[in-house]
Amino acid sequence: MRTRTGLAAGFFLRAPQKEVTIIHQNAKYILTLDQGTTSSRAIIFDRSGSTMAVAKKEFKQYYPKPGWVEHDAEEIWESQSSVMYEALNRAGVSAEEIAAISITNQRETTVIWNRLTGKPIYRAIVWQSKQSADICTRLKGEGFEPMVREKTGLIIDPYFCGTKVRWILDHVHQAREMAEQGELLFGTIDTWLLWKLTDGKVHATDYSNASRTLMYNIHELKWDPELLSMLDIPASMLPEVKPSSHIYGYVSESLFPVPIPIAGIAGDQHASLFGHACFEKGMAKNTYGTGCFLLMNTGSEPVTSNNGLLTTIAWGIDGKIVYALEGSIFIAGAVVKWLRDGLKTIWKVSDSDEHAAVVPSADGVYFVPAFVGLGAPYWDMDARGAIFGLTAGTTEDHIIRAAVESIAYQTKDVLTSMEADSGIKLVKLTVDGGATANQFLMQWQADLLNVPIERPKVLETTALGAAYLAGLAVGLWKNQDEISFQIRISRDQNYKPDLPEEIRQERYEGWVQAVHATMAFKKKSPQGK
Ligand SMILES: Nc1ncnc2c1ncn2[C@@H]1O[C@H](COP(=O)(O)OP(=O)(O)O)[C@@H](O)[C@H]1O
Ligand SMILES: O=P(O)(O)OC[C@H](O)CO
Repeated sequence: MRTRTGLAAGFFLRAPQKEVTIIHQNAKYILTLDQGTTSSRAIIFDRSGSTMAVAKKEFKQYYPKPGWVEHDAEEIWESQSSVMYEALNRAGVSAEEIAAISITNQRETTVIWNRLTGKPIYRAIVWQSKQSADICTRLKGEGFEPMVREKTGLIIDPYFCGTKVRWILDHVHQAREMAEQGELLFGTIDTWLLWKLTDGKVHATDYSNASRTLMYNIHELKWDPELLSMLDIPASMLPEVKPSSHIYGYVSESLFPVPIPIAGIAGDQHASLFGHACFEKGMAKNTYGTGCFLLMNTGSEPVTSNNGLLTTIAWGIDGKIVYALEGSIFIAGAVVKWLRDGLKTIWKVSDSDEHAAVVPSADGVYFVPAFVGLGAPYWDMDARGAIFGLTAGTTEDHIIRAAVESIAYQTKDVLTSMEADSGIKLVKLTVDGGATANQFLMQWQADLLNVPIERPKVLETTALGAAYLAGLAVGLWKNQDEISFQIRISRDQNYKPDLPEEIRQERYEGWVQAVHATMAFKKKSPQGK
């Protein structure tokens, strides 16, 4: 068979911008560049929020050492620019008709390039990558964690940019000297794409992406000298930080015959929260892609987690900052890819749906996909994956089911922490991302959480959220109320919980045991890591 106080509450960044103009007379579409972990996508939206065209291109993943994940930043730009033109062609839309471009991106992935040549000095270090684990261990050992947590809402983990930047400066020949002479620039993927789109004229990012770097003070809204000193990173490398809905600059004339404004930027999970119209405190969404990212809007107040979650800036818009609590799960849809490419037990990721559904349960099998350690709420960078509960009666279907179930169990871990931290009990969960195509997973998620799952018609919610951010900056949409209305009428599929409480509890207890056994394993293992 194959198949996460200074100025926080209501803090105004600048006077809200009242007058906005659409740059070109005929401009009525938004072109979103959605740069993800495994593919670059370009999507064109009209004023109704409908998708006119989508173009997508996968690109190479580099795994130079166990636990390391890298991308070629030039290849990211090439794939992203090619799908940009392809989407325009497919939609039969000219550059003059594009009111604005928006960028949404895989977050934390770190690029460093030469300011003069524009060439990266090392491959992009991907969010999942673990090469800065030793730097993290040392910084934790030196007692920096409470300060980092207070200022950034994050924890010390290789996931975030800061230690990745430090690693590059420590390991690439002459990088530190060049950085100290102001020759190098740092950026997350949005910053890199913005630089490329403007032909090196703009070096900027938005509040949401800055909040994932481990260098940005999310209360005072500034690159923090204490954090930069801890990491030994020169401030000259850092981009300007702007609102998420804002005209950052215009595309270079070498790319388009007209100066299209780049008017919206947000990290993909923040854009998705916006695209679900989670504008009110307490509203949450979960995205099921390579990893799973559950974010809850906490309004103008940052909420500090006592349960392993992150505090992050959801977006900065109209002079106000909105904060969110986030649970980041490293491996979700990626475990299904592993069933396909690693275990070779399925031909297509979609086959996992059918295989999981043919057995009445996983028959006591638990699959903890800690391939790159465990993220929220455990934050164990040294854990590695495990399968428990095998018997002679275990079949491939049980293992496939256990793998798919693990995505829902990890989400329950995060939601339990989120409800404890926020004091808010979720009444429904809105979802998006590639793996929401799996009907078994969605039903199992509703059963396990005991809340309905709501999936929108436009599954490109991340791209749509970024489109709305850009459209607001150029006046294509008047305000967030108009957007909320548009989104409300586009709900698609609901999954209702249908599982007795004792079964729900019993299954979840098994999962918690499996996770703790997984974390214990490495400490007893002779190899250690
Ligand atoms: N039918 C499915 N069942 C389970 N997982 C799926 C299915 N379709 C896609 N996926 C998973 O979803 C992920 C792709 O979703 P996507 O939102 O494109 O991710 P990303 O933005 O992280 O690249 C892959 O990891 C893939 O294995
Ligand atoms: O590219 P995605 O959709 O897997 O998202 C990656 C996240 O932004 C990492 O934090």
